[in-house]
Amino acid sequence: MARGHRTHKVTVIGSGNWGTTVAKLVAESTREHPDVFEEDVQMWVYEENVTIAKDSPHYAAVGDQPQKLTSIINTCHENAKYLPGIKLPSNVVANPSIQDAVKDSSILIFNFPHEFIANILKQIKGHILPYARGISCIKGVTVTDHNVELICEYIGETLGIYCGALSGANIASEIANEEWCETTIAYNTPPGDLRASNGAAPNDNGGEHKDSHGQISKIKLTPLPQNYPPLGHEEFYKLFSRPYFTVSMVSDVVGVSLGGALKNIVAIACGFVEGHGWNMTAKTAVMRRGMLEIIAFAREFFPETIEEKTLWEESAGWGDMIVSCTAARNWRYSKMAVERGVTVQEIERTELNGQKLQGISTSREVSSFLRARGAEQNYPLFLAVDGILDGKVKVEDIPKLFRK
Ligand SMILES: NC(=O)C1=CN([C@@H]2O[C@H](COP(=O)(O)OP(=O)(O)OC[C@H]3O[C@@H](n4cnc5c(N)ncnc54)[C@H](O)[C@@H]3O)[C@@H](O)[C@H]2O)C=CC1
Ligand SMILES: O=C(CO)COP(=O)(O)O
Repeated sequence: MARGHRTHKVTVIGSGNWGTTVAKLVAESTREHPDVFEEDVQMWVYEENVTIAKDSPHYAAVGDQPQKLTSIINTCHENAKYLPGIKLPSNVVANPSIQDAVKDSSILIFNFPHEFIANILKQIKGHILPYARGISCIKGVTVTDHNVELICEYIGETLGIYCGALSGANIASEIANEEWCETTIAYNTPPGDLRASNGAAPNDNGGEHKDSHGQISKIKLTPLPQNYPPLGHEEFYKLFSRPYFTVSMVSDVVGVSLGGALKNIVAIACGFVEGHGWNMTAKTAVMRRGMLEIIAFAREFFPETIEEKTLWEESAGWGDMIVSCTAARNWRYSKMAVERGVTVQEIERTELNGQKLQGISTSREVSSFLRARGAEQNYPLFLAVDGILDGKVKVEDIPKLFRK
């Protein structure tokens, strides 16, 4: 296959638990595919001062004074705050300047808690390559009272680029330890991006593509220049797949994005019922009801595009639901909140060392959207989670919601 003389530079925007894990795995891949990718992977870090733990192997080198997190990552090759104990490849380069981190990168991987998205996009708009392409690993949706938008599309529309979505049954710490799991990447390759390999005209447009409502997207894509390798499923597979990380490439951005975002509300509900003292049968009922509400939501608000089979067959659907309701943070810490008789928000502040529970804000945003649209009746579980977070509904009242 003909190759251009440039290679794709990759930037991971975000450096939390999952952001750092994804930086690790893509940096392993860029080393293996120097014909497609630049070896060094930039990782934008929201800078903060971190004091290294006394039992850390880096304590002797770093000392007991607080140090910049970027400096710890670049000297110790470990994200001591968000992914302690995991050695990062030396080609992960932590960068506190977001504009510098995204400069000249043709692949942008968005990986941070969704509540920071507007501010982050504002900072990088105008500083990226016009032909950059994105993958969002963020689990959440962007809503106003009148509209619900997939995060990857919000990114694409704000920056004027195409952005796909990665989501699956993925617990960062397990993947960072190279325990096997699967994920799903939804990417609708802009047609022009594959032409680089077959010699089509360099000034061909980037290709029309449809948005998640089935309409021709308003984004006028800048074509990927001819001197880059093409960028489609094959290349993203190369970038993300590892022996311990099995990637399935699909085109259904709606199913992948909604599955990842909405299961966090269900995971919180599972934590609530388990914290209340109920066991697997109650949790299974919540998971099943939750999946029905996810499907109803997709059918109601994305009727033209949802491919329900993604939710049944892909890691981004039922797979993510199961792991999230049995092993992930939203489940674990909402269970802890009920057991301790405090709010989940309080637990997030005191127990998570800066990590975020996406289910809290997703529940808030989705419930407010459903109310504004007068669409509450099909989503009793989603609304109950919001009511419990607000202290207006009791966990033990959940079964009543489903009585005929
Ligand atoms: N951790 C996991 O196992 C998985 C997480 N995800 C998703 O990945 C996304 C990112 O999650 P994590 O990396 O786990 O994040 P996290 O919860 O570990 O991290 C918090 C991050 O937010 C940053 N931050 C704090 N204040 C900020 C501000 N004002 N502006 C910008 N950044 C700020 C922190 O520096 C830190 O990097 C989320 O949408 C999550 O649902 C998806 C799969 C697995
Ligand atoms: O998305 C995840 C599992 O697939 C991680 O979920 P938590 O953010 O609840 O840890």
